[in-house]
Amino acid sequence: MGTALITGASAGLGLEFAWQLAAARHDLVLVARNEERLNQIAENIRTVAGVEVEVLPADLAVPDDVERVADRLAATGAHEGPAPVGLLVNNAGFATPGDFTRGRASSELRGIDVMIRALVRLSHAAVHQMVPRGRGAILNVASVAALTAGGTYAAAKAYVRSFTEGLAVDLKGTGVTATVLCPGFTHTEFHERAGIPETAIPDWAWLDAPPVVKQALADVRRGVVISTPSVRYKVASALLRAAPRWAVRAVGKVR
Ligand SMILES: NC(=O)C1=CN([C@@H]2O[C@H](COP(=O)(O)OP(=O)(O)OC[C@H]3O[C@@H](n4cnc5c(N)ncnc54)[C@H](OP(=O)(O)O)[C@@H]3O)[C@@H](O)[C@H]2O)C=CC1
Ligand SMILES: CC(=O)[C@H](N)C(=O)O
Repeated sequence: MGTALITGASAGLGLEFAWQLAAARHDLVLVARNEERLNQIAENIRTVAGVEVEVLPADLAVPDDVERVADRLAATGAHEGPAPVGLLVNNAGFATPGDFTRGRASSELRGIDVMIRALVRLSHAAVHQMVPRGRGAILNVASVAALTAGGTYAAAKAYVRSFTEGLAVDLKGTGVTATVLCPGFTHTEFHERAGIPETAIPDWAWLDAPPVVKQALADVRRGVVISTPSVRYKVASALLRAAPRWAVRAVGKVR
């Protein structure tokens, strides 16, 4: 199978993508800031799955780091260079402050740097390598929050959802696909990292990473543009899309 590059691969959904793609015989390029964790994960996956795993430490809020990852995505395998990436999973992300009137500008802008700027730059690098080869896939991770009115995090996810739909249109007929993943609340390190108690979210609202990732990859294989794992979040998304915006604003943030 081809090579998959996963951002945010040191924890949560990204780590789950790494394991499931390795089990499907993909070689991997793992991107995140925590190099020690990435090296340990890479060693475990090489041992268990027997695939090639490259570690590419990068802070996607740092433009020079983003360019190093973009350079890896641009590789075509020519002249015995690195193997071309056949699947890009733009997954890295985190909660920005819950209240714009209180958050620091730097924290809000860092979220945009990672979840929008880096995602667009890496998507561009991948597309310009995949389209000439006539095959490949891009999976951008947004959220069900994209349909809500919940601050810069929800706005960033709304951008990712809309951007990826437009990318899917641009890619029609090229052999390359674009899918946006819109999960609901999922048990990862996300909330702990953000200082949000998981108890703040009702039990029924939680998903687990393995089935979310399994559904996402199945949808990528089928060329589905918007992937919303679980019936409950398909229903929630339909309700959010149908509801008048004043009602969505009244609901406010999803947590
Ligand atoms: N969990 C949930 O409820 C939901 C999550 N999502 C989205 O899923 C994606 C994955 O999040 P999830 O797995 O839950 O969260 P986790 O906190 O478990 O993992 C986040 C990953 O992103 C990486 N990351 C964070 N900041 C940076 C950065 N500046 N540069 C590079 N990598 C970075 C982290 O690695 P490191 O610290 O090593 O850099 C880590 O590997 C995110 O885009 C999130 O918005 C969407 C809907 C619901
Ligand atoms: C649903 C999300 O995207 C996120 N985990 C959140 O808590 O808002």
